[in-house]
Amino acid sequence: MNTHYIAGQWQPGQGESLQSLDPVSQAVLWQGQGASAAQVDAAVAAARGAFSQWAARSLDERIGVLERFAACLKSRTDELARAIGEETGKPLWEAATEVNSMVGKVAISIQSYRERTGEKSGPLGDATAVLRHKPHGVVAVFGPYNFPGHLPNGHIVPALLAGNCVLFKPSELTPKVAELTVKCWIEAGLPAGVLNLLQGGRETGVALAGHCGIDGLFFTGSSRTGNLLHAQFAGRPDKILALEMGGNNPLIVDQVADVDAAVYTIVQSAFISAGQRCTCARRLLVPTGEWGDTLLARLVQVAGQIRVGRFDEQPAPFMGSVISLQAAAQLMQAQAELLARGATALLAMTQPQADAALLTPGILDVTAVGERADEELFGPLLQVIRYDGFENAIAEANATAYGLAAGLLSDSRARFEQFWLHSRAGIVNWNKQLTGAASSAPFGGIGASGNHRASAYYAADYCAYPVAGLESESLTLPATLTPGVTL
Ligand SMILES: NC(=O)c1ccc[n+]([C@@H]2O[C@H](COP(=O)([O-])OP(=O)(O)OC[C@H]3O[C@@H](n4cnc5c(N)ncnc54)[C@H](O)[C@@H]3O)[C@@H](O)[C@H]2O)c1
Ligand SMILES: O=CCC[C@H](NC(=O)CCC(=O)O)C(=O)O
Repeated sequence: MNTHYIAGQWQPGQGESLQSLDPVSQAVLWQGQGASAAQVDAAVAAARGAFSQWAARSLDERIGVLERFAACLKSRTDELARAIGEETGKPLWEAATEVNSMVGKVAISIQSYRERTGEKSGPLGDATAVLRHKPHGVVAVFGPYNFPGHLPNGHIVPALLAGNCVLFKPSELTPKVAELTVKCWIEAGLPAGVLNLLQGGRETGVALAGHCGIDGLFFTGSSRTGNLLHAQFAGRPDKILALEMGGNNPLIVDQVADVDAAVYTIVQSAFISAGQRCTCARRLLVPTGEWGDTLLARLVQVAGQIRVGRFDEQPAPFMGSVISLQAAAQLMQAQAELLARGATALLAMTQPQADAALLTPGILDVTAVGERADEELFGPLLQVIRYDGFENAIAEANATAYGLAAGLLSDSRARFEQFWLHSRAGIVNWNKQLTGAASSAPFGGIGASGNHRASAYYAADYCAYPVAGLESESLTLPATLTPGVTL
């Protein structure tokens, strides 16, 4: 199978065998072999060879390719959405929104490139001060499985726009979506070598991240892998590393007037994408007392009725499956461990069929669990912590090494201002779901969630470096010479 795109040619892999499976039916959707170290070398060489010509093209020419790519994605929305649904398990309606985000990324990246890394000039003394930006060169992009189209696209589009060449290594769990995306780039007329696709898992990732021929790596994935990459890049200030990682995101609920609005917002925060978004609420902080009890009773009732099903089922489910049987088993195990350590199941997460990765939403009260682990459980399992007093809720929200998203549901502006002042996260929302961040804003976290290189609207910043210059058409002597110098 020709599964890698290197130097403008499709070719079979020479590394380990790979398969992607429908997480519900277990049908094989894609199979092939990962890229070997020699294929990684070849792809890096192709990208290096293509770089100077691609970077020398005018911005308008590069924009032309990007716009044709967006048009291709749009024309193939149904095919792409189906592939996303099949490989990830997410419902078709949601997969279609992912394709829309991919299309929208092009216009947003162009706007952001112009605003944040375009050209500026103005008089400075008898010269002109000029600010321009240059691409880094050859960059690797590593994608996660949960948004196999949109999130790698969020690195690839601005990287190519800035004039970089790209080595794209998608998640080994979603190779088919990556292949379809690259076919759109080819249809858009991207020159050979500018974008290379290297399928593969950890081995391919390790070979690419450690390759001396790359100038940078843009990563979206788990904090575990991101930390490994950060250690690998230590002592290499010459290489740019952008890390978009996970979160253990808190959502505080204050005593609000509209309980159903709160419940709906919690459901959208915790259970969309079967809890497989980096921005999902993992910890729900609820006041002790009768009002909190009422909110939780309603939440359990609503979450218990959420439709869960195969990506193409009709009527459409709200939640599809998690990515794999292995992920489902790990989540079930995590729930069992929390229960064994003193958690109470308000709504037990279940796996109705052992041979399908469909899980129903789970809500555990973990208030009684001592020394709660600060970890991201990437699935539909929400942990409730009861609090006394708003200051304690804020302290509990901040009791994490992560810092991606944090939210407050409250009718009080004063409380939101207090929360905003003390919260430690890259996204801080008030009365809005934690998920569904806009591409027109910067997107990134602090602490274990990222390395201060926000993506989305700020991706332009890590795709190019600034070059400041003083320029003058003629070389002239200054009116006054420095003391001690005679001519
Ligand atoms: N902050 C964000 O923007 C954001 C967005 C989406 C997902 N995420 C996070 O991503 C995670 C889910 O994605 P995932 O499970 O695919 O992540 P992952 O870390 O397992 O994999 C991400 C990529 O890294 C590669 N990889 C894995 N181990 C590697 C190694 N040792 N060396 C080099 N490459 C390696 C994988 O093959 C994949 O391409 C969650 O933690 C989620 O929170 C973060
Ligand atoms: O899974 C992680 C985040 C998904 C999504 N965030 C974005 O799409 C950010 C915007 C962008 O990258 O363009 C979310 O918040 O739901």
